[in-house]
Amino acid sequence: ISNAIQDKSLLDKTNTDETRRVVSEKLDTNPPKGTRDFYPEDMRLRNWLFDQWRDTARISGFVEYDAPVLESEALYTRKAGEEVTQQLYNFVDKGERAVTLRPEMTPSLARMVMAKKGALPLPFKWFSIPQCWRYERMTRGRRREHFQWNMDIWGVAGEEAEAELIAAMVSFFEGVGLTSEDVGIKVNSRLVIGEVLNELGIPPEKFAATCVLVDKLEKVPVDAIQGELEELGLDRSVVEKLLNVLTNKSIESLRDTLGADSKAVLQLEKFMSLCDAYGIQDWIILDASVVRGLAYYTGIVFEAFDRKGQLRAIAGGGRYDKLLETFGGDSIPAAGFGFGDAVIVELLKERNILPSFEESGIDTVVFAMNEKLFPAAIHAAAALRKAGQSVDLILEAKKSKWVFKHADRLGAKYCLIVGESEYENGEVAVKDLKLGEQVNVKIEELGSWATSQ
Ligand SMILES: CC(=O)Nc1cnc2ccccc2c1
Repeated sequence: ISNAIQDKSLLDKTNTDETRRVVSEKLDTNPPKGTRDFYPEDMRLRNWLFDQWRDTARISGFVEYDAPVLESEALYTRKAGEEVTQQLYNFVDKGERAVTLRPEMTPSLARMVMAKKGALPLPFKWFSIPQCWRYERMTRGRRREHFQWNMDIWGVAGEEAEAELIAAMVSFFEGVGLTSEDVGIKVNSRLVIGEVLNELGIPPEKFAATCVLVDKLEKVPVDAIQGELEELGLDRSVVEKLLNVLTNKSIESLRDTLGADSKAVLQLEKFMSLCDAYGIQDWIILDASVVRGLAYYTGIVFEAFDRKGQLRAIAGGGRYDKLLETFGGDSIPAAGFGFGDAVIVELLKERNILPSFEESGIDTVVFAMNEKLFPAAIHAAAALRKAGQSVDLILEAKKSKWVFKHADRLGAKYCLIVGESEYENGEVAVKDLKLGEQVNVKIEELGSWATSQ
């Protein structure tokens, strides 16, 4: 438009009410910045991943729920400086409501539980695969959306919940061909930080923001967030003491640091013994430096990582017993994890165990050698479809050369040809595209032929 207006000549030419018609500039066919299109092959990969997640959830006794991608901004106004709440994909809607695309699922789950005010039988194990959003300004080409498998157990106060969640995550990894040599799960408890801060006389209300800062410290040098530390009233000596405790990489060294009767140590010992019972101890690594970046975690926290250390965290989670209180409700013990759709695919590709999704899944391509035979092709396709086959019926007159190339592109197993002479004998020709053999099948026997494949 701007060019047209600058280029007066164009304006003169169209100086009629057409001026209001948008000068049709070339449409930008890219999806919105930071988002992805899923073409059929991409969609087959995504559906495969979601099926793995759903199968794992089902066998672990979790049931599926969902919530709107759009939520009130009020659900995420935590003041702990988390990245996920500072990058809200938020806006004011036409009803003047401050809303946002959800950056995570847990607050929606908490809202749904609160809405039922105790009418929900506890405990429950729920899962969902929501698309979550963020708005990064200087987006370094990073995505603004991802799908994140969420698994949560509400109503169980003991570490049995965290062990069950991690066992479910392990069975997903095993299901896609990953072993404890490929992936580890670092486990810690925020009670460690809690005990250190308490000993140093730091008030409990600074706990959440301190955890978020410590999580950032894992990624950036202290100086980068010196300001935020001072704002929180954490002087250098406190930070040094804290970081020193977080260097513990075993339950033994943590016990030496905090004492054998430390609640954090007892909690982690109980958790580790539960993991032994599941037989997943080879996957577990105790690492006191793991705090995770969400403000609402209160106890055990964990994150899955690739042992080669080439990728960002695969998944993360923990206990969040106080979340409902932050919404003004009565607290219910809860624990869960989030598992994004990006890093796991990178890892499976790198390990060369991501299945191929080139084939369309079409079983048979059906085509008529000429227009007169098309109704017969319709009947043949209908018989195969009734028997449950995935059938691509060629809808226009095509040369057989084109049809075989098309069938090959689809990765179809068979090509069914309705030809003049065979049809006179009440038969059709079926070509096995993998083996190359061709047989004639009686039209009325197509159903049983299909079910015998
Ligand atoms: C690797 C990746 O896609 N991460 C990602 C992408 N989009 C998000 C959107 C919201 C919250 C976290 C997100 C994380």
